[in-house]
Amino acid sequence: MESTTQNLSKSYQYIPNFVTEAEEEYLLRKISETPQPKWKNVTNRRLQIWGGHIGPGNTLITQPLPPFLTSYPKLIERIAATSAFDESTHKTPNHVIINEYKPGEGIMPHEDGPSYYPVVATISLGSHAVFHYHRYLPETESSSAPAPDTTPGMVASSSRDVFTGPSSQGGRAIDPKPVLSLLLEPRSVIITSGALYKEHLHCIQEVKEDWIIGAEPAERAGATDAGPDTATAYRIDNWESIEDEKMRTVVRTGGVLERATRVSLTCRDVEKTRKVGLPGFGNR
Ligand SMILES: O=C(O)CCC(=O)C(=O)O
Ligand SMILES: [Fe+2]
Repeated sequence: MESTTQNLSKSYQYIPNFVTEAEEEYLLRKISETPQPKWKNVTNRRLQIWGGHIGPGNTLITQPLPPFLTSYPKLIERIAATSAFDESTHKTPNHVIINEYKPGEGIMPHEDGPSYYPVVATISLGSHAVFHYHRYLPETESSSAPAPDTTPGMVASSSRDVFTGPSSQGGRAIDPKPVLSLLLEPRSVIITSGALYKEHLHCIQEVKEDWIIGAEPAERAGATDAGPDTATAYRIDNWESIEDEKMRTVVRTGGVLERATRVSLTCRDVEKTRKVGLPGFGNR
């Protein structure tokens, strides 16, 4: 079934200022102080995984989340209080991936995969990003569309590939035009679920600046999709929810947002869990 931008708007909740400036500063410090071996370098970003590792059978071998996620600030509790995880197995996120992106870094289109209850809460710190959501092309359209590997960065990847780099194997063709583009302000959370989680891919483009087309109708008349050089400009679908004054002006009237280093906290509930040392027990 065709998803429209309008019905996809039910599949996300964008909350600006979910984290205070003092909390943001503290979190960025704690994350940067994390010992080197905890960091993993992957294609175009580095990451830390908290809550345990997902092993065979999509089962999480659980480890406690660190105090900077549970005690100060009480981020996990705050996310659970949004009700987004009310129907999930543990009613709260139990797994957090922290990604760090320098300007020009991003993440290729992917799905988050079957290990998780289909809700994800992503907190942004330090810089904005633009999240684009893409649909798969139906077989009939994809046969006449360019092959995925002729469209840079537009190859479907499985959840496993997210952590090991792009793969062209088993790729389905993706519509290069996003169905939804959301601006994520620093300190905001974006919670996605439903069709957006289950039927679409998401990505962050590998650019140093995001070109934005003004969302207000007067600004859109005569707007073109192409920015200078190879950059492409996008209209931001959550433009009415942007709080920062400068970003608010840009999303309303058009302009450029320069990326800085962004740290994201991707919080999810891994449905199957197991404690170390108790094989076959504690499947909750
Ligand atoms: O860093 C982000 O905001 C997105 C990360 C992501 O999509 C993932 O870890 O699956
Ligand atoms: Fe993801």
